Amino acid sequence: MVVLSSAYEIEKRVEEMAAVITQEFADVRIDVKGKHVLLVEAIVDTGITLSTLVAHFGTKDVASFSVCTLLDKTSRRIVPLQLGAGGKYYRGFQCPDEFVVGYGMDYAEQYRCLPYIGVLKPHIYTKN
Ligand SMILES: O=P(O)(O)OC[C@H]1O[C@H](OP(=O)(O)OP(=O)(O)O)[C@H](O)[C@@H]1O
Repeated sequence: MVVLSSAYEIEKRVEEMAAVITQEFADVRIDVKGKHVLLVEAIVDTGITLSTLVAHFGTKDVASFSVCTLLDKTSRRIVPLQLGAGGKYYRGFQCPDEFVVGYGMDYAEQYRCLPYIGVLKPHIYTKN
């Protein structure tokens, strides 16, 4: 979870995610043209990651782009969901505005393997 408190920070985060996703998918050789793509996510928070992925797959001529997320933290949304034609959104649970870890979600690469979803105590992520 990142804290973005200004339009500038949001813009930088969008640019950063676009670069990360372009890099992460650079070696993927699967041809998705004409395919129905389903992205499986742990959590949708600000929506920046998802919107960047929608833009990425939008350039690949996919038949549709859908998302299945375990958690959805709608109260933190900055970028609205726009999946495009045929895209479906499957959500497991609405998530309160807490720093959640476990089930694949981490804080500084810790807690990712917890077999449950926990709420991190604020003193863990505010300490410096
Ligand atoms: O809606 P957003 O604010 O963009 O956040 C959602 C992203 O955050 C989490 O990944 P994270 O960046 O924590 O990294 P990870 O993939 O290493 O868990 C999650 O898996 C999503 O990809």
